[in-house]
Amino acid sequence: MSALFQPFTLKGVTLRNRIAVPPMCQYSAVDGVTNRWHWVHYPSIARGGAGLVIVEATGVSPDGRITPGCTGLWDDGQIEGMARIAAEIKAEGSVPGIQIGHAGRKASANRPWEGDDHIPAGDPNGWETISPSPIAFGGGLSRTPREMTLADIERVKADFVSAAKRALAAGFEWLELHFAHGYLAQSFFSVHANKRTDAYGGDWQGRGRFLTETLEAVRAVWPEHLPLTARFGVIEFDGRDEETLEDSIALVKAFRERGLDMLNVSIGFSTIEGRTPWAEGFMAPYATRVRQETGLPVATGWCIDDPRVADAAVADGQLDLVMVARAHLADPHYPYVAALALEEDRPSWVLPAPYAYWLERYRGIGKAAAQ
Ligand SMILES: Cc1cc2c(cc1C)N(C[C@H](O)[C@H](O)[C@H](O)COP(=O)(O)O)c1[nH]c(=O)[nH]c(=O)c1N2
Ligand SMILES: NC(=O)C1=CN(Cc2ccccc2)CCC1
Repeated sequence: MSALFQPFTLKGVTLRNRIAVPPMCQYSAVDGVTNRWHWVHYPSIARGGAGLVIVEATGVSPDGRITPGCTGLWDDGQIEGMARIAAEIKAEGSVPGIQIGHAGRKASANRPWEGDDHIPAGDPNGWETISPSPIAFGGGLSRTPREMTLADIERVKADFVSAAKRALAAGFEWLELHFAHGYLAQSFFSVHANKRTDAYGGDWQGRGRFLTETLEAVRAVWPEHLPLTARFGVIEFDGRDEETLEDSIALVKAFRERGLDMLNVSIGFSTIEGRTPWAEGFMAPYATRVRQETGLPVATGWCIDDPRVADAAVADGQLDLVMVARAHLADPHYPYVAALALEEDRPSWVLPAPYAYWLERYRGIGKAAAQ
């Protein structure tokens, strides 16, 4: 059996394989409430065989959404729709995960295919954005956010805790804090976005304080036997990578001391000046370094579609889980395709019996007849 199809146990949860579907915004909710789009999307992907399916970035507050179409867990009324998703993912054999976050200065934006830019100030569809400092991201996200007060910081931390409780009530078994991609938590850690001179700014400890305090508060309400993870941008590709990596790894050690179970290693995306070196599996070496220096299990993704590349990353001890995102939009049965490519034993049975039987019994029968 290939490394990619080995089960993975973290705390009290076991994944059927090392393929994880990371969160992917669907921009299809209304007032943060899920609907038929999500109720078809998520079970369909889980049916494809991934070990873990993580539901998209879900706002801990209305102003924490990226767009008006993003999901939320700021209100008990949002639990029912999410509970349906968690139950359906589980029924299909995947572990149901969810990511919760606050979009910070990247919030109040149009959907990517509707501009991917800030909703104009004064437009009733948008809202005021907040961030550690009054510094705009730039480009299409050029609105200057309001600098957060200490009261704002306390409110948002409390919102993370409330959203975590709702995620648990909805039946999710894996929680990921969104600490990446230039959103609020990443902005606190970023020297580009955080110029505060109080306890939430300055050195890596100060810039990391919102993240460590939020993690600590969520850990207190998230059951010990269920994985509590974070997706965190450890590098910005802004010309000061080694300095950033050292600060990031120091902060990840602080996360570990506060009960983080695994790190989903990602990119900061907190400065428009960043130059991401796009390439197949380009983030895997950074994840391996985090794994080696912190002892935490790690996941990462970013352009890992080829099953052989994914398998090698796990087999070589670089990653514990491989995050495969867009490939699952192209083909929700990606794990079946990977099982074929890796010549797994009876690969069809990565899929449920109604599909697997026929794919196995009559595979290639048309071509065989042609020869
Ligand atoms: C449509 C869509 C939506 C999202 C994403 C991506 C895409 C394509 N990504 C990033 C995603 O999880 C993944 O890291 C990247 O797509 C890179 O992986 P692939 O190269 O696509 O496998 C993303 N990441 C995250 O942490 N939370 C999210 O909600 C989203 N939303
Ligand atoms: N909510 C998130 O964390 C998102 C991350 N994305 C990063 C990304 C950049 C480039 C290519 C794919 C994804 C885009 C969509 C939303």
